[in-house]
Parts: sequence; C-alpha cells; structure tokens
Amino acid sequence: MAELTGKVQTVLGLVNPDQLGRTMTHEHLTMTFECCYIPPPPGDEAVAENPFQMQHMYWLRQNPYSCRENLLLQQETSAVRDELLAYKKAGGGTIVENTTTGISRDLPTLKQLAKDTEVHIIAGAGYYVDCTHSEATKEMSVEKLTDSIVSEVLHGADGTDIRCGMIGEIGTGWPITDSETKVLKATAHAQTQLGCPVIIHPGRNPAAPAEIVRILQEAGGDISKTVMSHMDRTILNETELLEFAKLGSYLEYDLFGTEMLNYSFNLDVDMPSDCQRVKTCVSFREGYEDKILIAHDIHTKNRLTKYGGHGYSHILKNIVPKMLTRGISQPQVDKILIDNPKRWLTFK
Ligand SMILES: CCC(=O)NCCS(=O)(=O)O
Repeated sequence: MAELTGKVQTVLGLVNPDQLGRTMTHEHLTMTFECCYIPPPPGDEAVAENPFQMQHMYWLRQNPYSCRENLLLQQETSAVRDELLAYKKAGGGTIVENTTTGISRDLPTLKQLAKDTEVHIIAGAGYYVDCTHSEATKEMSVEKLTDSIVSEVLHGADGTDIRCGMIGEIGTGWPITDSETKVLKATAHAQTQLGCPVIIHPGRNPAAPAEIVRILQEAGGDISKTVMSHMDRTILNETELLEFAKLGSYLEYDLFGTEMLNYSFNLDVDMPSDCQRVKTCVSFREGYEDKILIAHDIHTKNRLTKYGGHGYSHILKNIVPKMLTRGISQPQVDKILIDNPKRWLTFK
C-alpha cells in the first residue's frame, strides 16, 4: 500500500518511524480478560471475593486470574492515563496496544489517551483466541476474515475511522482450533496485501510457535515481520528456543514484571523471574539481537502502580539498568527498545 509504505500507523494517523522512540511492543491499556477467568484454588474462594483493596493485593499477585474484578482493565482509564504520563517522563515514546476483537478493544479510548499523553499508540487488528470468537466469526471464510482485517487497517475498526497499525495479538490456543487456523491464514493473506507488522499470541505449549510459523508461512506470511509473543512462558528449554529462533520471527519477552510461583494457565510451567528474563536477553545478544523485543503485557488491574504493581515504566526504570549491569551494552538496549520495534512496525 503506497500510502503506508515506510510509515508507522498510530491511532492518531501516520508517523515517521524515527518519531517512535523507546517502544513497548506488547501492552494493553483497556481490555477485558473475563474469557480467561480461573476459579480460585480450593480453600481460597472467600479470599477471592475480598474487596479490591491494597491489603488483598498480595493474593492477586499469585492468583491474578481468579478474581473477576482484576480482569476488568477497562475500568482504569484514569490510572492508565497517569501511568502513560509517567512512562513518557521515564523516556518512553510508544506503546503497541495488543487488544483485538474478543477482549473489548476500545479505539476511541486509545485515541483519547494518545491525545492526552502524547504517547504514540498503535492499535491491533484481528481476533483473539477461539473461546472469544463469536458464532459469526467462526462461520466466516478465510477470504471474509482477510477482508475484515484489511479493512481495520485501511479504513478503521469497530465502526470508527480509527485505523489499526498492525495485526494482533492474534490469539491461538493449543491445539490450534479450526477457527484459529482460519484467522492465522487470513492474517498471512492480509499481511501480504498490506506489508504490515503481525504479532501472535501462541498457545501454552513449546510446539505452538513453530506450528504457527508453519501455518503462516504456508499461507504466504512474512515471518521476518512477525512477532512471537510470550516466549517467557512458552519455550523454556534452551535448545528448543535456539531451534525456534532459526525460523526468523521476532522473539518477544513480554511478561517483564510478572513473577509468580504457580502459573495457573499451565502448572507445568515455571514462570521465569525478571533476572532470568534478563539472562535470556544476555544469551541472545549476539546472533539474535536484531530479533529481541520486550514489554510487560499488562492486562490485569493488579499490575498497575495504583494497586502496587510494577506499571508500564518498569522496564525503563528497573530492567534497563539491570541489563546494563549484566553485559548488555547501551547500543544493544537501544536496539531492543528502539531499532527493533521501529523496523517491525514500519509498513513495507
Ligand atoms: C490478552 C492478554 C494476554 O493474552 N496475555 C497473555 C497472558 S499469558 O498467556 O502469557 O499468561
């Protein structure tokens, strides 16, 4: 698309890629996550019903998905606005907002937040995981899904003229369902037409990312312009990780700030700590330094600073200084936070 080539599309319009600055490539500013509610562990039912107050946040840190109120990030626009102002003050320039159809994307609110804070916000086109697909979505052909995704980028989404600047996060579970496979194929077809960035939410199985790449590739997708999210909880074995890295997608460590003992979506996974995430970035700094992206993927209320969480500035304020003490140079940090996001987000 000639008008888009060489540009980045924010909710306020096209910008020159050099304007983005430091970029978090996977965040949510307003969304609902009720689709992924998990009943509390036996014996904790009453605790889960506690008022949503600071003295109960210790429990939410370990059980974020077992309290319905915690899943309603869309109720916190004012706190998110304050956080974005703090993010800007900390040196942040851009947020890629990954909320897609199924988890309450709210483009007018994103546009207002971008105006109020002067943080560039890039919205995502497409569909989240199968359980959020409506019956109408499930019945759509790959061609119809492609048209809908293309239209969200070229004309605007959700009945507005606010345009998405990338496709994703496209949700998949494990095993990948028929409806998710159709959406992946449509994503690849739309990417072929638009030359746009794509970002994927893989299912929680180490085999999921490679299977997704295979489906995208067979449908003509450009893997070099595709981000595989949530690597932190998906491929933990080093040999398997290096094998996957060879396929050529961006590798996104986007759960910075999430430290929990039991990962309730997959109890077999030991969620890494931030120190372990930094170590992984260190091990990737030669060879794959052009492929690493990082973010917090804030999607529940308890991760906001208002509730004692780490907030959207955690990487800039705490992780970058840690990286510098562990052998990642300032130019390498700049690659991860500025150059790699810019390259990924620029339309071909
Ligand atoms: C919509 C937010 C989201 O999907 N976050 C991913 C959470 S996890 O699967 O990595 O736990």
